[in-house]
Amino acid sequence: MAEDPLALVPDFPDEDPSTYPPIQPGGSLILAWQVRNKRVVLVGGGNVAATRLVHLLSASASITLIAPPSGLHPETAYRLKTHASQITYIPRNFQPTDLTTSPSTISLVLTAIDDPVASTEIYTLSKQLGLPVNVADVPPECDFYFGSVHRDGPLQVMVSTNGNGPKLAAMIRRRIADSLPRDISTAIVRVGELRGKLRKLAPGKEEGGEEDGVD
Ligand SMILES: C[C@@]1(CC(=O)O)c2cc3[nH]c(cc4nc(cc5[nH]c(cc(n2)[C@H]1CCC(=O)O)[C@@](C)(CC(=O)O)[C@@H]5CCC(=O)O)C(CC(=O)O)=C4CCC(=O)O)c(CCC(=O)O)c3CC(=O)O
Ligand SMILES: NC(=O)C1=CN([C@@H]2O[C@H](COP(=O)(O)OP(=O)(O)OC[C@H]3O[C@@H](n4cnc5c(N)ncnc54)[C@H](O)[C@@H]3O)[C@@H](O)[C@H]2O)C=CC1
Repeated sequence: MAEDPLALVPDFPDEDPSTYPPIQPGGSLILAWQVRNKRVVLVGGGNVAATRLVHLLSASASITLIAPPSGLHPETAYRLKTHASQITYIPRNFQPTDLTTSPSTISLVLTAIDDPVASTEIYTLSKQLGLPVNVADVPPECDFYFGSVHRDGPLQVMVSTNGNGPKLAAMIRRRIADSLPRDISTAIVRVGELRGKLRKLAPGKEEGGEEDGVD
């Protein structure tokens, strides 16, 4: 029989586990997902799609937006025109070939449509193709949730209530934003510039200390 791998894990008698962060299961893995120049398929052109576009354009994604012209929200229509180089517009309802033709080029699928049957079809197809998907309105058909985001230059703060209260998330986000110093983004930009300079001056030596230098 194979040896129990836990038997190989060393003991650390001098360590105090009560100093480690407690685990609260049931949360989300909150990440800063890099979608720059990656293809994101957004189905729907209404109000919710307009909010998704703000996030995707802010993250410099390459977007394919699929929605009939008749259903476009004014903000979505505006973004299509102002960001034509970043958004490929397909002016019709979703078709399975939108995903099946070249799934390996797609990073994410988002739906924001008022048709639950079509939503489920897109969800099922995305899962068959191994693509991460968010179906607005249907938490069980989401590999990831959106959160309420405060953006100020390089700073992004996201609040999630893990499906419990999206409006509450927006309220908490506003409170956090109000509590931040007004010039915080300038400070962050300067720290970024300093780190860049330090990297050039002492390549490979920055770990564990440059913020002390900034202090
Ligand atoms: C699970 C999740 C999945 C996801 O969308 O990724 C989800 C699900 C659902 N939302 C619903 C409704 C509304 N959502 C909003 C607003 C936001 N919703 C957002 C996220 C999320 N919404 C994810 C969980 C995030 C979390 O828990 O923290 C925000 C934070 C981010 C964003 O979407 O960009 C954004 C605020 C951004 C901001 O303002 O800062 C409003 C208010 C409005 O539009 O003004 C309403 C209408 C009023 C109301 O119902 O409260 C319904 C019921 C639909 C119905 O049946 O009517 C469901 C489905 C359900 O709960 O079952
Ligand atoms: N954050 C969230 O999760 C929230 C979700 N919602 C839900 O999200 C959904 C969308 O909301 P809104 O944008 O306000 O709706 P909307 O009615 O303004 O827009 C729906 C859009 O989907 C398009 N559409 C419908 N069927 C389509 C298909 N088969 N292929 C391509 N496009 C199609 C329409 O043409 C339109 O552009 C609704 O179900 C709503 O209840 C609403 C608020 C917040």
